[in-house]
Amino acid sequence: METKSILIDNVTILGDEIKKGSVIVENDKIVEITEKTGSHSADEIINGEKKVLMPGLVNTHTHLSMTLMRGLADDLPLDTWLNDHIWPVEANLTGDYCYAGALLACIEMIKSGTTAFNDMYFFMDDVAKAVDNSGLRGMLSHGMIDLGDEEKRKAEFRETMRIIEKCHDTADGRIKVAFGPHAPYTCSTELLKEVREKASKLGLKIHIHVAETEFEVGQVKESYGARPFEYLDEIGFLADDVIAAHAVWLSDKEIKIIKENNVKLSHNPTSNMKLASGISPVSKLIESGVNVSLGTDGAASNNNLDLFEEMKLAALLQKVNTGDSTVLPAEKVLEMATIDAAAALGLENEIGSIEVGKKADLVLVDMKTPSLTPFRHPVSHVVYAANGGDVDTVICNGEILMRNKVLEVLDEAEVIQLAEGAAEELLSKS
Ligand SMILES: N[C@@H](CCSC[C@H]1O[C@@H](n2cnc3c(=O)[nH]cnc32)[C@H](O)[C@@H]1O)C(=O)O
Ligand SMILES: [Zn+2]
Repeated sequence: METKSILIDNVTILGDEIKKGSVIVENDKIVEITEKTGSHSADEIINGEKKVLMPGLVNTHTHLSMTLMRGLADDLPLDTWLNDHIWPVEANLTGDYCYAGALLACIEMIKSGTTAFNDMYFFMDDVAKAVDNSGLRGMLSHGMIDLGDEEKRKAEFRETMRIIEKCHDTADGRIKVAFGPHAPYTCSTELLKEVREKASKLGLKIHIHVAETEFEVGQVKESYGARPFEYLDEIGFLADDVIAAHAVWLSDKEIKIIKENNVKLSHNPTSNMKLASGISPVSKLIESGVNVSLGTDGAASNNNLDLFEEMKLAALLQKVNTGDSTVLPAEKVLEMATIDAAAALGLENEIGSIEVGKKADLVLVDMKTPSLTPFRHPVSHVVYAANGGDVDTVICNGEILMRNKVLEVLDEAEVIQLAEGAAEELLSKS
């Protein structure tokens, strides 16, 4: 195979220590990190002057195609939002709509520096097509809901198995498939137990919403006589392959259960604030040794997919919640959005940091802009001063997806037009 190389020259590299140097990429991997600059030839040379090179951000909870429902129903609590607004529209979704929404989400993520994500939704083979075309890396799951109905349960497993067979480990390994039981209040115990069994057998991850609202805690207590994580523990569902989104309402006993089972949590501060779901005890969880990463949730409850915003809000929310401005410092928040998120997806040896041998999932942030001047403390700037719009260049799996703020993979105007059309048609049916 012919080798393709990229030299990112004379750049400020974010890692355990921050250093100035150059990074050399061959095919899909980082092959060299050197303090020398300008000394290497390559097929592509990216001038990194006045730029910061950071690992691509990793979003551990998304519903990509929900971009079509952005701005559709704001300022509502979760149950009304889902039951009266989102689910009626979702009843009219098709694979083509999901493809259009996912493609829009992909260009939004590229433009804001996200290179990998964990998605749960409908028509996931169409979502996979969008992800493949975009060049991004994703873990995809068909969201399963049975509400105790056996026929629905069987249909959800058939669809999940179809997606696994069709999409797992495709797109040069960029696409993986996971199980996606929606939540303890929408899935029966039978469904959850069968997911556990199949996931263990196939070695696939599980992506689920847990303990998002106080209402959910009440519902689960009433049905099963235990809090959500207690119940999931009792039925043998929890293990280190579970990525639980939200985890807002937790007792001390549940924090212990999460830690003991090495469950990975995806904290979604914007969605939790917007739906007034509550505040996850993130700093306490991290102190207890729990892996907490960041997610945006869908664009209908955020309303964007910008992980830079999510990093800042995660930090600020913990500070105001604990009355302690020293909790969740910038360095930790950046880890949550990179290496901790990579570990949640089981990809800590492949992505999440800039190291020789890892995949080249890299983002350059332009620091030559008023809001990032003076160029002083790169980690602080990335977390507290930057937003997704400051991202200049994005590389995923060694492919340049965006250069100098211009997409190289997809036609931005075309994707926007496709998504506008799909959103309009979908809404006209609902
Ligand atoms: N097969 C399922 C689809 C579930 S996809 C995942 C679901 O999660 C929903 N969703 C999005 N954000 C949230 C959230 O914050 N909490 C709970 N559900 C959400 C989303 O609208 C979608 O219906 C069915 O037949 O309904
Ligand atoms: Zn969600």
